[in-house]
Amino acid sequence: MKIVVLGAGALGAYFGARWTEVGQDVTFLVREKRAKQIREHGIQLHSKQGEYKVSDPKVVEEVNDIQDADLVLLAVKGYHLDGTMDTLKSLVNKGAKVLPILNGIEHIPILQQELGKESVLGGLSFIISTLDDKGHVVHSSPFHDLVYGVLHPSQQSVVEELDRISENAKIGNKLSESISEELWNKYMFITAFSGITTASNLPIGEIRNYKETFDLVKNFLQEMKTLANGYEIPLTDEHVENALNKLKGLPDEATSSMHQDRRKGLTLEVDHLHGGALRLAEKIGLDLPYTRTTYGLIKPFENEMV
Ligand SMILES: NC(=O)C1=CN([C@@H]2O[C@H](COP(=O)(O)OP(=O)(O)OC[C@H]3O[C@@H](n4cnc5c(N)ncnc54)[C@H](OP(=O)(O)O)[C@@H]3O)[C@@H](O)[C@H]2O)C=CC1
Ligand SMILES: CC(C)(CO)C(=O)C(=O)O
Repeated sequence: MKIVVLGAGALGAYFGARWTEVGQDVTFLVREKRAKQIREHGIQLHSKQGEYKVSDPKVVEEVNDIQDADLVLLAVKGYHLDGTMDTLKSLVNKGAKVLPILNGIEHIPILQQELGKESVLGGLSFIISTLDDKGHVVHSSPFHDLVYGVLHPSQQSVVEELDRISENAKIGNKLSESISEELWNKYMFITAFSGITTASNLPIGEIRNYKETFDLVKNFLQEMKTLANGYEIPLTDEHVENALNKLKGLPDEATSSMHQDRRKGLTLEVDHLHGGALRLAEKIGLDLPYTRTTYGLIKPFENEMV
C-alpha cells in the first residue's frame, strides 16, 4: 500500500514509522522546518512497544514529487487543517483516500465537502505521544490504537487493505463497523478530558482528588452525549459511564495532549474541539453551558494560530 503521511508529528511519524517497519511504502510529506529536522536527526521512535529508527525515510516537501498514493494519513492539528486542503485535493486526484485521525468532529464534514464523500474515511487514535527536541517520537502510553472504518460504502476494500497491512505492525489496529459512533465517543471523551485538564492546568490525578472538580466531568460528558444524540449518534449513559471509568483508571500523572501543549506554551486546539462543539450545537439549537464555560476558560491560553 502506498501511504502518504501528511502531518509527520507525534501521531503521523509514529504510525508512518510503524508501517515502514513492516515494509510498507510510506512517504512523509512535510514542511521545510520539519524536513530539515528529519534530515538532521531522522525519524525515530522511543517507545516501550519497541524502539525503532526509520533507516532511510522517504521525505518530500512538494506534493508534485508524489506520483500516486492509496492512502493519506492526515495527522495535523485542527488549526492546520485549512493549510492542507490543496495538497489533499492533489493527492485525492492521484487516487488516494484520506484517513484523518485528528481529535474532534468538525473536520469530517469540512473534508467531505472539499474532497467528496467517497474520499474521506473515518479514523481516530488513542495514544499518548509527543515529539522531543530532535523531533523523535516519545510514545509513553501502553496503548497505540488506530481505529478506522468506512464513511461511504465504496471505501470497504481500502479499509480492509489497511487492516491487513496493519495486522503485523506494532499498532493497536481496529477496523470498526461503526466508526461514526466511535468518532463521537472519542469526541465526548476528549472534550471532557482536555477541557478539565487544560482549564484547571492539572493532570487527572489532582482533579480526581477534588470531588467538586471531578463532578464537572460528568456534566461535560452528559452534555456531549446530548450533542451526539442531536446528530443522531446513539451515545448512551453507558458510553458516559465507560468514559468516566476510563478517567478514573488513568494514572495520576496522565493528562491530555491539549494540556501538554498548554504546559509547553504551544497553540491549543480549543477552537477545533470545544469551539467546534459549540458551533455544532448552535446549528441544532442546543446550549452547552459546561463546554461554553470551559472554552472561555481555555481561550486566553490558545495562543497565535501558526
Ligand atoms: N499527541 C497525542 O498524544 C494525540 C494527538 N491526537 C490528535 O492528533 C492530531 C495530531 O496531533 P499531534 O500528532 O500531537 O500533532 P503534532 O503537532 O505533533 O504534529 C502535527 C504535524 O503536522 C504538521 N503539519 C501541519 N500543517 C502541515 C502541512 N500543511 N503540511 C505538512 N505538515 C503539516 C506539523 O508540521 P510543522 O512542524 O511543519 O508545523 C506537525 O509536524 C491532533 O488533532 C491531536 O489532537 C490524538 C490522540 C493523541
Ligand atoms: C486522551 C488521549 C491521550 C487519547 O489518545 C488523546 O487523544 C489526547 O490527549 O489528545
